[in-house]
Amino acid sequence: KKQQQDVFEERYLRCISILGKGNFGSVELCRYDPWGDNTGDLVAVKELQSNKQATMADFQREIQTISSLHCDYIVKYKGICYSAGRLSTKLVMEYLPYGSLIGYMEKHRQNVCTRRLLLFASQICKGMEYLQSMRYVHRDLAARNILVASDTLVKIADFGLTKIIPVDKEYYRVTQPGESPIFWYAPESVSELKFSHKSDVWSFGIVLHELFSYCDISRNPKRKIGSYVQSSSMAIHLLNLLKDNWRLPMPSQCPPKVKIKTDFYMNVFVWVTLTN
Ligand SMILES: CC(C)(Nc1nc(-c2c[nH]c3ncc(Cl)cc23)ncc1F)C(=O)NCC(F)(F)F
Repeated sequence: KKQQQDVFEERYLRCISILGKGNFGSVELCRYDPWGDNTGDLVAVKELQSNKQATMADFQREIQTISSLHCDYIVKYKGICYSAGRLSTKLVMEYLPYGSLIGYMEKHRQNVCTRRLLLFASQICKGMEYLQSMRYVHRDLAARNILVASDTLVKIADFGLTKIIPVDKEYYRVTQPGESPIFWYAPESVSELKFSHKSDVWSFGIVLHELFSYCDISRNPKRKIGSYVQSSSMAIHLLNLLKDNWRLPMPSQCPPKVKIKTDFYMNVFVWVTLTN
């Protein structure tokens, strides 16, 4: 049953702007203003884009997932809005004013020091540790899906692809390849569409690379690995690179004391280090 405060009435939801397009929906910045005097809260409202391949069932699962997560490093669920007219449900979340990590880095790159990068990395780590404790696999951990709440707080968002690992299994195998780029995928996810807590750790390693490249688009994994290979054979190309032990080069601005290893065991080491 939905607790009362979970339900937002559409007539009080005032759209202000479009924030962006996620895995299969669009997200708007709205003000929930029941008093009609602009004193209401700003909220981020996600709506299923009906034309996309994802179904209402996927969206319901995303709502189920995010409403079950209570962690300082995960974007907060606020409730749902049944939009009578369009027979669709909208997901209402807290609005983080600083936007996505990519945009934040582009704007504030000059005054983000190593300490702050490590603070952000440790917060993402703690959010992922919490997610793992709930047996969730995010499956799309990337800087584009990290939001900035303040100059000293980031949160994991976009649970559109998140799955629960069944109790008797170590991993989740998806049936058809998703839309998210494979450059954040672990080898077993690229070759067998297998996702697990370990594949999330691999993606975390890629996020560390993005963080210490200040999310610099020119050093973006996609640009690094596959800018010259057409997308159809991209997976094979990437797999061969990884099999030959190729890894993303250490970002040039990365200080030597924060040597990032993108091979799996170092990821776990970094994961463990940052979380203790
Ligand atoms: C699709 C959407 C809107 N994209 C963006 N959100 C926000 C954005 C800015 N502030 C926000 N506060 C809450 C939420 Cl859910 C999103 C935003 N800003 C820029 C975006 F491209 C999004 O959800 N991206 C995944 C996320 F980044 F959130 F992980």
